Amino acid sequence: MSDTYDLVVIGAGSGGVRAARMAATYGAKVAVVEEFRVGGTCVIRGCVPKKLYVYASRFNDLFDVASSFGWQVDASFDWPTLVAAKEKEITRLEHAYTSNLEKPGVEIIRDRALVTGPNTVHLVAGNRDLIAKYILVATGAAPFVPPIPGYQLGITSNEAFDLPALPHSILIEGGGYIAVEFATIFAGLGVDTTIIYRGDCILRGFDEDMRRGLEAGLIDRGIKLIYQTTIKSLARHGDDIAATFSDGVTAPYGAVMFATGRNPNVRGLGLETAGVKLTPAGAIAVDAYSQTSCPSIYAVGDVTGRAALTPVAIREGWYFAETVFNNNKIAVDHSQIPTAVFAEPEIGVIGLTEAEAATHGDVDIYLARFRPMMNTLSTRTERMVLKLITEKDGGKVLGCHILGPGAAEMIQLIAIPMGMTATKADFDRAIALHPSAAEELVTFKAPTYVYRDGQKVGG
Ligand SMILES: Cc1cc2nc3c(=O)[nH]c(=O)nc-3n(C[C@H](O)[C@H](O)[C@H](O)COP(=O)(O)OP(=O)(O)OC[C@H]3O[C@@H](n4cnc5c(N)ncnc54)[C@H](O)[C@@H]3O)c2cc1C
Ligand SMILES: NC(=O)c1ccc[n+]([C@@H]2O[C@H](COP(=O)([O-])OP(=O)(O)OC[C@H]3O[C@@H](n4cnc5c(N)ncnc54)[C@H](O)[C@@H]3O)[C@@H](O)[C@H]2O)c1
Repeated sequence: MSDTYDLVVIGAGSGGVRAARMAATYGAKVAVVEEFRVGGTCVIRGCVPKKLYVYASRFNDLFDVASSFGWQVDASFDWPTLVAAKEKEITRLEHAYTSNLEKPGVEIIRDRALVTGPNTVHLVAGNRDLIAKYILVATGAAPFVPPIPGYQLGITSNEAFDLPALPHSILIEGGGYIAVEFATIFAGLGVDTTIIYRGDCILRGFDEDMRRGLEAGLIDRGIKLIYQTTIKSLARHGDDIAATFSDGVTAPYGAVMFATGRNPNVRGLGLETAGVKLTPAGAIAVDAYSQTSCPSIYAVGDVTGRAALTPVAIREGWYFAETVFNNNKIAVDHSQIPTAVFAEPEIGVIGLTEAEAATHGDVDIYLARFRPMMNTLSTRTERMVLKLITEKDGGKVLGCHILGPGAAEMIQLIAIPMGMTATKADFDRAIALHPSAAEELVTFKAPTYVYRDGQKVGG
């Protein structure tokens, strides 16, 4: 086969696969180069195995309330069974992604790729060059680990899925998505779990009611939270790892996990040979059409540092193919992205937080807190939280924040009316579905409190 292509994609993850497939569908000759496994982070060691493990961990909560419904459950958990079942499922998905690429004629090259010029890509193991009219960099991101003494003793989300055995205890550093999701997973599976975070509350940037609500939920599930502290060093301590904190305390843990963010995969990629510029944060700088400072090179997904979410990478890959190979110049709208934190309790959000909305003029806040019906027969006191933020007097819906069972599924559907600039009156027109948690969103009568001229009134 000739080594000249219309498009060479580097990285067969969420963004790269969609772009390659769409470009090939539009008649382009396409190769995708992947150094690890087809499917990328989301399929192999991100969203998919994470959600499967979240499901596994949630049985604990179900067992907790089971007796209130008359069930007696004598349960035990086997980690190797879960790991093997996960591996089977992601291998199935990997094959599905591979055949979805092959069907429209995309050539899959298993190798590490380097950019060597505006139209050339070098294959490291194969030691040959590909010539491409266009190059798409879709190399994703990799875990950042603070370079502290003994950091090699820690793991990241990459290793967490395939630990040979569950540790008796785990210390997780970070306060973002990965830290709280994995804390939920490990705690739910019976591991003594501690989060250590340098800030004063998990999930910086999320709405305060979501942050505090999840914080309470984590504590309720026995997760310990150490705030305003970092890990200074790690050392071996028998079979355990001793972590020394910034306050001087040292404690042993069965495992230590860094969930301290992810860096775009740009290092050693040869981008400078083609004059591709980076942002100050080290991501590839792109315009609204994902074009870099080198006109023949585009970039999508996590490597561009826009929103590190699979559906966003997929949309960027798709619109790149539309723009370059289907004569349909189209830019992704990043302004209203629904997102979920698959912790326990779960969070789903879209649009402005209350703090952001309060600086945007006069807004009304509708807030409901109640015990999820599933818990009402038990002694569990945990509250579900639903918050709707609208322009004043029944105007446009600006934000929706949900904490509790089904939050992610609800927010996906709320994204539809919000994308159509729905108002509170539009929500009110919907007939409630009873009994459900979501019915709260269409039955709010008066605002719980409002902001006028930036000041909170009532509540
Ligand atoms: C633990 C975890 C959980 C997550 N959960 C969610 C979630 O629930 N929902 C959600 O929306 N997002 C989630 N994400 C984020 C999501 O996985 C990413 O946003 C998404 O995978 C980004 O896609 P991408 O195409 O940019 O990169 P990736 O999917 O990372 O793909 C990049 C690919 O490029 C390959 N590659 C890199 N360099 C080279 C090279 N030089 N040569 C050849 N190949 C190369 C890599 O091996 C990789 O396969 C999660 C991430 C993690 C880590
Ligand atoms: N459910 C989902 O959709 C989902 C799940 C997982 C990941 N993701 C995506 O992946 C991205 C990366 O996730 P993440 O949790 O790794 O990153 P994050 O940016 O959400 O959180 C990183 C955390 O590490 C802390 N931190 C950073 N540097 C540190 C240091 N030197 N010392 C101590 N703490 C430090 C930060 O304060 C922050 O709390 C997310 O932003 C998200 O876009 C999404």
